Amino acid sequence: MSKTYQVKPVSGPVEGTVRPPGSKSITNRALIVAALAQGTTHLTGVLDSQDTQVMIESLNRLGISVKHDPESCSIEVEGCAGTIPQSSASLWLENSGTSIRFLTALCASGQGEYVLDGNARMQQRPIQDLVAALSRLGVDVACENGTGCPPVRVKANGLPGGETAISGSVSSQYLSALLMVAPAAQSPITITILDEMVSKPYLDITLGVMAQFGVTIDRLEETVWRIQPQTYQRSVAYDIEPDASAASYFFAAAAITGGAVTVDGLNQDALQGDINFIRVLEDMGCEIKRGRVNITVQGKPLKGIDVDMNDISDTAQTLAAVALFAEGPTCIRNVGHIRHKETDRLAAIATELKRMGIQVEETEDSVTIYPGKIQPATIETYDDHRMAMSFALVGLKVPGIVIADPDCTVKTYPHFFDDLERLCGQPL
Ligand SMILES: O=C(O)C1=C[C@@H](OP(=O)(O)O)[C@@H](O)[C@H](O)C1
Ligand SMILES: C=C(OP(=O)(O)O)C(=O)O
Repeated sequence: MSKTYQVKPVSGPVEGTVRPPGSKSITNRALIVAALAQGTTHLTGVLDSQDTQVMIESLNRLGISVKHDPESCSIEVEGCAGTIPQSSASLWLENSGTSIRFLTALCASGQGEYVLDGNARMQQRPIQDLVAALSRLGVDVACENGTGCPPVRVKANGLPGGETAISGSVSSQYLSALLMVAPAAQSPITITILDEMVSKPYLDITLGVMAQFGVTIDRLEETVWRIQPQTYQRSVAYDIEPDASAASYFFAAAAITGGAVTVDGLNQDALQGDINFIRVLEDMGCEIKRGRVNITVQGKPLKGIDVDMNDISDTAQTLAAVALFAEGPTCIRNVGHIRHKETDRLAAIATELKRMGIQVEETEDSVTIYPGKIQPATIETYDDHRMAMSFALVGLKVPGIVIADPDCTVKTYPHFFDDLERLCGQPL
């Protein structure tokens, strides 16, 4: 694709059906857990994108056989029953938060020395709370530059059990990482959660995937969890549901254009919390049809809302785009943690909306958007796939919206613009 992408406005409401690729969060968890399991696991419906490719490449470097067939969206993993064959490895995780956090914990269960690193932005994304939690268990692990961010060096001698504590105020991925690897420890691990956890629904994904491989945890108290040493059992066939965060763009296309879009393969009982983006659209006025194996959003006149997006913050940018077409302001609140993602997403939302002539109020953990006349603009995407995918939606209604660096969608959705064009029935 060229260096920019000019979005072509649609001539009428967007109507159609789409099936987004597999969930990033479930694919990367299933890979970790299948690697720790005993026996061969066959995963289907997997996501093929940069975030899953760096995970696969890293597991192979650790000596775990992961065979990926992108054609059939399937992966076969030869589990190593809680061991890591390689005693040294350098892992490169680009800007995949799930990969570097989950693999740091996995490496802590090995025997040897491992270094995990990523691109310039990854070297600014915090991982110290996970490092601290592993250190409390006796693991020799540190952020090499003393910044609390990657690169991380792990000198592992098996994961000791014991008591630890973890903060979840920056990212839920630290606790997810610890939970998934805890069954491979030498004795039980008790984890105390120190504070209010952000992005809580992702923990349900973690527990759901662990349960699929036969492992459950004991919740001693709301904030004290215990995991017994045990071996995950292979999942002979595990089918991964489509990505609910990716689905938000298509639901939003219906909302913005007054159309009707069906997303196949997801329903209200999806494992991913981001499915609840449809509730936000419902509160704004859209009509939702909840099917057994699909969901349809029917666009209606939209009204602005005030909404706590902490649980579903990967859809905050999608809502920022939808908000422009609502009657009255929209406040997206309690999302301070999105400043630590692919870019500072609150700053990016505010800057790019202002570039289109929109009035915006930004605080430490919220953004309020006042709909107004939208000016043509070239939207900077800051190497953030979600800036590209969400702001492109504005161009479905407004002429002159250009997306800079559209290829940044490779992180989670390499074919996003093809799927959007197909849905809109035209090359945009
Ligand atoms: O565990 C996961 O799969 C994820 C958790 C969330 O991150 P935080 O917990 O850092 O908010 C989310 O933003 C990310 O895209 C995926
Ligand atoms: C924040 C995201 O990803 P990660 O933290 O896994 O890099 C995302 O996909 O929006």
